[in-house]
Amino acid sequence: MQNDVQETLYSEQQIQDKVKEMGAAISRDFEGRNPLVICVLKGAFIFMGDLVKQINVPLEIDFMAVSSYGASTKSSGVVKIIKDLDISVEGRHVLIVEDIIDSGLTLSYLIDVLERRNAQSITIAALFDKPGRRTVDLDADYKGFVIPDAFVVGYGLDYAEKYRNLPYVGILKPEVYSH
Ligand SMILES: O=P(O)(O)OC[C@H]1O[C@H](OP(=O)(O)OP(=O)(O)O)[C@H](O)[C@@H]1O
Ligand code: HPA
Ligand SMILES: [Mg+2]
Repeated sequence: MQNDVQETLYSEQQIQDKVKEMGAAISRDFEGRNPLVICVLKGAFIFMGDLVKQINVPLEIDFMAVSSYGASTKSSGVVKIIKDLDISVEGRHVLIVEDIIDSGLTLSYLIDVLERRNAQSITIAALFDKPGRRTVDLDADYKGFVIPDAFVVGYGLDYAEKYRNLPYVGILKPEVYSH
């Protein structure tokens, strides 16, 4: 698996340091608001686990699974809900936890769904932001790293469902993407 990686972009330590910073900022801002923290599966599963440990205010968590990339490095443009939330967002302060904002289609779709369900507020925490690929105008409230226009894997992020378990984030060798 490691042999498929061409370059490490962010080490495990760099990611952990950033997640700590983000958790501290979120803790300050969400004091007394009992947020409903939503993990966008599958990509955000590791970030979510690490991030909530760094948030020191009472909160609730829930999971939603959406997918639009399949086995490709480009969005299909169609966001599908694979698993919906168990807890109602009505009247809640919602914090959406995403691994990456790329085209922005996934988040714009989710925000629209949660607004229609009458969330009181919607805030976004994204570990990676790839602004060069945006097709809809959208930004995160809490952002980890701004990254160049390359398809990245690791720390939850996959290529064709693989590499999610890498503890760091990197770019694969070109021949791996073209398989
Ligand atoms: O801004 P966008 O262009 O919409 O891309 C970002 C989304 O794409 C990935 O999910 P994917 O559809 O690959 O599902 P996964 O999380 O199960 O890998 C990623 O985890 C984000 O949710
Ligand atoms: N890597 C993995 N999954 C993704 C990416 C990426 O760069 N962009 C959107 N989904
Ligand atoms: Mg994916």
